[in-house]
Amino acid sequence: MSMTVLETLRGGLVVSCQPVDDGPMDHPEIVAAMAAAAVAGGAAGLRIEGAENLAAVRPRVSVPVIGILKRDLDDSPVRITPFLADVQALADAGADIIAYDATDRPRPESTAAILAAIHAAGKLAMADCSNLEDGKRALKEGAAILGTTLSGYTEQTAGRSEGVDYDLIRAFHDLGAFVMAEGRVNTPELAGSAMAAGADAVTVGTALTRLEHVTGWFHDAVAQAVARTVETQ
Ligand SMILES: CC(=O)N[C@H](C=O)[C@@H](O)[C@H](O)[C@H](O)COP(=O)(O)O
Repeated sequence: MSMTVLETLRGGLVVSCQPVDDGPMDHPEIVAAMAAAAVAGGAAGLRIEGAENLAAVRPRVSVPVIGILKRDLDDSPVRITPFLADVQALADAGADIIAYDATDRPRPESTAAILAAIHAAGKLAMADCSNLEDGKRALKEGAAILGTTLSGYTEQTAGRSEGVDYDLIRAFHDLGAFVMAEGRVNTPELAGSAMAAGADAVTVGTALTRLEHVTGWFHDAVAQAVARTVETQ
């Protein structure tokens, strides 16, 4: 079963359907429509945040779904699936894989406990990592997938907040892990380069499902072109 899920994802695109929080697209039925559209476009898998969104997506698609639950905690920087109850909620809502923050930062539950809960629920674990040490630890603890998800998003890796972290993709590949390239894969070319660097699959979120951000990119390009035209006049 677990092999089947990984083999289904291998060589494929995963679409993360996470609309901007509290924005006009942030409704389970819209997330489910995004998910179905992503599958129609060729997505081999989906990444969905929140049990309610996951429950809306699950009956619409048959591809593997990576579930996460994001929280803003007062006493920890960890956001992705920090609690054992989160794991259970995602499992109940139909996740095939559960992703969790695999960084070594203060947290309410240890990564080992989160992994044990994921496995007890009969699901595969995806470690959202920020660096090589996170990945090594996660593999030892039994994670099935190493993601570059958090590179550039921790204090320690803040210097890597631009572009795709190809070095981390290569390093994870060299560990012999199933590698998910994730984070700032904003164009088809970057997705191809991530695969060439050794990823087994690529997750794209913002560039496909955060309309406000993508609109902002085009808006800024247009505004800059206008400013240049004015300058040369
Ligand atoms: C750092 C963090 O919390 N990342 C989140 C994890 O689920 C999402 O906000 C990202 O959209 C996702 O990882 C996909 O990446 P991108 O949107 O760059 O394609």
